[in-house]
Amino acid sequence: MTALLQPRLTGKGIYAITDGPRDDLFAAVEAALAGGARLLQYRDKTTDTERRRAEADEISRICARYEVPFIVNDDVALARETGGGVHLGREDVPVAEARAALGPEAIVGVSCYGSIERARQLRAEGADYLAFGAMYPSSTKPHAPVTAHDVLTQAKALGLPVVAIGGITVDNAQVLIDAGADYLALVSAIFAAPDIQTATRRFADLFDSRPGLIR
Ligand SMILES: Cc1ncc(COP(=O)(O)OP(=O)(O)O)c(N)n1
Ligand SMILES: Cc1nc(C(=O)O)sc1CCOP(=O)(O)O
Repeated sequence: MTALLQPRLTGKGIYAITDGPRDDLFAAVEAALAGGARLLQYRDKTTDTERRRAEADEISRICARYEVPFIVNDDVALARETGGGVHLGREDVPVAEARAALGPEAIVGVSCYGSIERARQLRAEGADYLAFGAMYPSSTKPHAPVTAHDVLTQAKALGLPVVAIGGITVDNAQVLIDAGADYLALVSAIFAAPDIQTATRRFADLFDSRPGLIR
């Protein structure tokens, strides 16, 4: 088990999410972090336990160097082994079970799809952030139903960080920030880009460089 101190969930910005095996996985993660990603999720739906454990362990160390929270998709046991937080969807264990395994300091994030009711319920169960999507049709997850942007605005009232996911590009992202997204969760727009660091930086700049806007 990796005993690394996890940074807290603070601020706004880019939530980079990996998408399965690739030869240059660690370099890709490092590039996203160098480009300014503020959260990193290891998402690998394969069943290769040994490879997943080794990858998650190394990525958790890279994240620690950048002082960026490390999150594992779905797999609470792997999150525990690698000192990470976890992201839970409707097929995964309840928040309370993840919390019991990972402790009070761990980040436990949840998928709310397009449902404010689900968000309210999961907040009551102890979730640390609320993710909504798909905001646009997603090539990474083609069957994810598209949800209205105003769910982001409604979710602000729940008082937890709001994450937008699904089909986000640099051309359609600003409207999501304006609607209330604290984090933009990105897979293909950064990890399929020819220059991951530059692609991530372009998104990060959307949060950092709006002249005259007080946040
Ligand atoms: C930040 C974030 N939001 C949503 C998801 C999707 O989670 P889920 O619905 O559990 O689907 P899979 O990722 O398991 O296919 C996510 N992973 N991260
Ligand atoms: C993993 C995931 N979950 C979604 C949801 O709507 O819950 S959309 C999605 C894929 C996001 O990838 P991209 O940025 O390439 O569209």
